[in-house]
Amino acid sequence: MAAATGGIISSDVINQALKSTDNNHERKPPMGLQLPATKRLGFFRCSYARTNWLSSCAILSGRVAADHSEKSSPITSVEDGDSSETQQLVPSSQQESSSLDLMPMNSRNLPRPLTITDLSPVAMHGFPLRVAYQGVPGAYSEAAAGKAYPDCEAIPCEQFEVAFEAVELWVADRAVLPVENSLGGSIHRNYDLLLRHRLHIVGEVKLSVRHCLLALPGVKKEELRRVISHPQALSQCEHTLTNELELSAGVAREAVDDTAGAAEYVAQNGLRDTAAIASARAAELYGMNILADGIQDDSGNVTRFVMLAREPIIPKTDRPFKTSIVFAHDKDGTSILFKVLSSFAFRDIQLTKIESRPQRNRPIRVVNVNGDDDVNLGTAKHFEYIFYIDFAASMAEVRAQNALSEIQEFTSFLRVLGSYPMDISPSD
Ligand SMILES: O=C(O)C(=O)C[C@]1(C(=O)O)C=C[C@@H](O)C=C1
Repeated sequence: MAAATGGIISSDVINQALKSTDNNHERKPPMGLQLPATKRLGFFRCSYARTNWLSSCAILSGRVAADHSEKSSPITSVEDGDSSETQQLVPSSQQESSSLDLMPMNSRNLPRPLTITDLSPVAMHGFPLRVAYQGVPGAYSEAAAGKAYPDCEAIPCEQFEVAFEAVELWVADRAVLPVENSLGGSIHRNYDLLLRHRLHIVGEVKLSVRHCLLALPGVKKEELRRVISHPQALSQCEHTLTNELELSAGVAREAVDDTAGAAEYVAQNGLRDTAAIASARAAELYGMNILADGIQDDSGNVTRFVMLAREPIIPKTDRPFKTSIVFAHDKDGTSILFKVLSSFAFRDIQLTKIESRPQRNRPIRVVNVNGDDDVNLGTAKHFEYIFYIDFAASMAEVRAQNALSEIQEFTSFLRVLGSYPMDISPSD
């Protein structure tokens, strides 16, 4: 995995990108391919349709073939009316007879049909897959990105939301984001963002998280007055910090954006009274000393991350798949959850996760306590929820399709967030 060279992506960068019309940060189009200025495959332009892009690839392979066979025929540049930068790669000898032919109709020179590997960003552009994660180098999310996509270019982002936007705006090809931890529970922010954005879950990866207590070289545990880290990391180590390391009286806990960022902050500011909870890699990167290793409250501390992409993957049945859905209902139906769960249970579909979040657009419903007609007994405020469910089946399976069409009947909103291969590797 390669670390990104461009620095951390902040929301300012994303906003700037949305406003910007210049293409300074633009990823170069495939070798030799010239696109009109209005259609460049840029970091910050997502309007360039895939079909246009594919035909550009065909033109590119046409150019290669034509270059080989028509050495003596100069390639003529033809404007397409859109922009003078466009090059229609038509040998001049052909233009009169058949201006639609991109190259001589000789089977030896026919362009090779595009294969699925051509469509993979890794193989096609010769660039590694760009994977956005929240945090700075040394964060566990960076390690998860490397586990999910071993040869990727990991792109650090300031917040979770920025990682979502990086994919939506083509700054990155994928995002890898934590959704739950075996000790700390769900990372609610990412559940909310999954709903707000239109990305698809295309995979999951489970990572063993081994926390270290880091301090500046030479600092002793007794000198510490503060421990800083990501809130999840603090909660995963609280028992050990208090009971085994005896860091409670007079030692404050402070939450920061990510674990490695905490280590970087202590190092950069030379804070001798502050320790960070972060990875051993963060200690190495920021020149910190490991005061205690493996300080998570349980050795089996595993965080589950999801991989997100602009396009869904095609669900299959050749290996264990998981599907993630989110749903809501607009009637005061207390039995809704029971009905949804039965749709899965009757089909022997195992649920692997259930989560509820407040319905932000309508968080409260006022109801009459004794039925619709009787207002005399007063009213009560019920909280409204959205439910997230992960189940162990692929959307390619009929039983999963039937379960969802049944669920659709008694919910007001249902969305499949993704159907993707289950991570069945031992978490490392
Ligand atoms: O701060 C990091 O290093 C992260 O990658 C974030 C995060 C999280 O959000 O849960 C990821 C894994 C660990 O559970 C602790 C923190």
